Amino acid sequence: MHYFETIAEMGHEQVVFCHDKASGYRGIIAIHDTTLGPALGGCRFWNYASEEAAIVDALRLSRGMTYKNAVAGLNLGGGKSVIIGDNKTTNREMLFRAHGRFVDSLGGRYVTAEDVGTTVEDMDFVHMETKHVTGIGSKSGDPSSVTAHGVFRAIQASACQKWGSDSLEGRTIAIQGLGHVGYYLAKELHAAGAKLIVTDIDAGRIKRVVDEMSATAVALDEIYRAKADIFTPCALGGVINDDTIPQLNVEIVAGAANNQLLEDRHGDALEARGILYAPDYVANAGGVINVYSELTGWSRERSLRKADEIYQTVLSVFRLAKDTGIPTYKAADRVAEQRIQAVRGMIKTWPQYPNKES
Ligand SMILES: NC(=O)c1ccc[n+]([C@@H]2O[C@H](COP(=O)([O-])OP(=O)(O)OC[C@H]3O[C@@H](n4cnc5c(N)ncnc54)[C@H](O)[C@@H]3O)[C@@H](O)[C@H]2O)c1
Repeated sequence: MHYFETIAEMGHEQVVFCHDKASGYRGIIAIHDTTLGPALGGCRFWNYASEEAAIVDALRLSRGMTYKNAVAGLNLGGGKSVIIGDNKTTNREMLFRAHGRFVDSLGGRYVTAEDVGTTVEDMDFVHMETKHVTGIGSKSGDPSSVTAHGVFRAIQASACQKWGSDSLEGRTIAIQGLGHVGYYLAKELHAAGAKLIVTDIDAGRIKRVVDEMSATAVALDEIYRAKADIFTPCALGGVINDDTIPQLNVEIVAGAANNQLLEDRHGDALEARGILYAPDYVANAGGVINVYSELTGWSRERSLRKADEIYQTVLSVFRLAKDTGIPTYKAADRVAEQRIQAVRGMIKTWPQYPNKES
């Protein structure tokens, strides 16, 4: 792998290799773009098959965060870190304190958070060494209701685009996954007059939604072919694929799950079938909005107001897709790039610039 060529092509600013002998910590911190603000992104703890796999993951995930944070309208750039090793280890304090020290050495250019293989308790260890961490025990708490509200707004915007009205009264919505986000979302959709078809691997979660919201439960595989207006993935990634697309019996796909398209070409395949796709990272931006609220001290009301804006963002993605003849998943990237370009091009005038102390 040619590292400088790769990061130049992908647009990264900085990649830091970190090693702490005492704890055995081996980490990579990738800062993709800080045009909008400090690079925020979680810390993934994983037993990578090779060092190259770890680097590629850090590069890919950090770039994804630039887009996600930009489209959410936040003053945040994109970054991500990975720790190489067995994430089941019980020897965590020194590992995560080492991570915290390396994060701190970047002076706030990168802000770390929980991700696959890491926990709130791990972030508490990181916090012993740096203030540049979010998702610690005492702060913003469960982001799911804010995420769910943003997805609800994305669904309304999709309805508006498809049917000329954002009313969900009488619409049928098939929800896959009734966990943290899926449950709150089901409540909002039910309150808006939608009929729900649901599934989950957890029978208790299904029962709660059936009892509370008169939802119809279906078997795991049946959710893809359920006759509904909207399919809402709230469980796993990769659920829009060669196998599921021909089964879909809906006009819209909009949900909370990350990485819903198994590959980009599946976004094109949805388009070819006339199914409108609300890009996942635009729809589920409430999660990162909640993290930002922790950094800035926003109230819950302010976070929900920001999540409300996802409605307009989704509509602007659809508009750009239509105007330029590209699929919606590509248009979402363009909207993010346009915002970064606009901020980069902002005219800086005295007395705000340059720094008067310089
Ligand atoms: N929590 C957030 O704020 C947030 C933010 C952004 C994105 N997301 C994404 O949204 C999705 C849901 O997040 P969550 O926090 O609700 O997770 P969760 O773990 O609380 O819920 C996931 C639910 O999906 C169910 N499930 C698992 N496999 C399934 C299957 N094969 N079929 C049907 N159901 C299945 C689980 O039993 C669980 O109830 C994830 O993809 C997550 O990455 C969440």
